[in-house]
Amino acid sequence: MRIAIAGADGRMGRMLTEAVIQSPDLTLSVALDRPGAACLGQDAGGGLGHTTGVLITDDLDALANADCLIDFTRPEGTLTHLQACIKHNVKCVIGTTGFDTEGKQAIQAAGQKTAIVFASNMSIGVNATYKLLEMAARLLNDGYDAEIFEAHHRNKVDAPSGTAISMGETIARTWGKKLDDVADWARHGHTGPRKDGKIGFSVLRGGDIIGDHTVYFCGDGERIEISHRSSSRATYAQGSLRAARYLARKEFGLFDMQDVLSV
Ligand SMILES: NC(=O)C1=CN([C@@H]2O[C@H](COP(=O)(O)OP(=O)(O)OC[C@H]3O[C@@H](n4cnc5c(N)ncnc54)[C@H](OP(=O)(O)O)[C@@H]3O)[C@@H](O)[C@H]2O)C=CC1
Ligand SMILES: O=C(O)C1=N[C@H](C(=O)O)C[C@H](O)C1
Repeated sequence: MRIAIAGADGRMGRMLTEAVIQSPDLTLSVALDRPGAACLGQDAGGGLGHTTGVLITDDLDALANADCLIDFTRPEGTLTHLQACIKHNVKCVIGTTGFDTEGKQAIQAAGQKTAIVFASNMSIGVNATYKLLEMAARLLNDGYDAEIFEAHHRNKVDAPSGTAISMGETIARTWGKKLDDVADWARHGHTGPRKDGKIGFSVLRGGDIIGDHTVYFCGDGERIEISHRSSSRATYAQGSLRAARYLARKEFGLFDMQDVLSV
């Protein structure tokens, strides 16, 4: 399978490049980055000590040489890349987070023209955690306050993380609610007492934290904590490759990692 990587010089782009190089069933055929980026024209494996012969480009028509694009960039970049995927009949794994409602609708629509896996977290552990949260939310649906805390590195630009939002959606869905109707996105000043049924979010940004998420269910006299901590971005890269292989069997449709992992 010929793999294209967008944001090739980013934190995830480099991790994905290394993972593709180490995968005998996959070939790196295209490496994209932002127009004007300093890395354009450099070998995609250069920063990793490899020579791949694939030069980083901003020419989206290079996608004609790929079967599947793996995109970890920014929402505006991903949405532009997605149109190029449709033009060249290329499948797409989207790991980018921070989309607004319109962006999510554009991805939904694109799923009718190509096959897409879109997930805010590609790691198996986080996707297993969603299942634990479903069970906890079913059991702790009365008298327990759900709070979601996430911590990430100083360079992350969106908040709360896509994973924290997905965790909130999982709990809200289990409670028969829409997250937007029950989310308390931030608190400051005289907030008054906590309202029943709300899902609160809090965010830390600092240092090189790869990604920590804890969901608290706080009751009277006890609290339950469900935590996931990432210690390597390799888990996101391996999950993304698994998603790309899953798409090899699909023509159209919008899927997530729960589909890929059949959980
Ligand atoms: N789903 C998952 O499992 C995971 C998701 N993520 C998400 O992936 C995204 C990228 O994360 P990370 O690798 O840490 O970020 P980085 O900033 O390290 O990398 C992003 C790359 O995309 C490039 N880029 C930025 N804007 C555009 C654009 N408009 N068009 C094309 N390329 C662009 C950047 O170029 P430049 O630096 O020149 O701006 C950079 O090379 C984030 O949304 C993050 O939340 C991250 C990890 C796991
Ligand atoms: O930006 C990151 O680093 C991460 N982003 C994703 C998110 O927003 O949930 C996934 C992971 O937490 C790392």
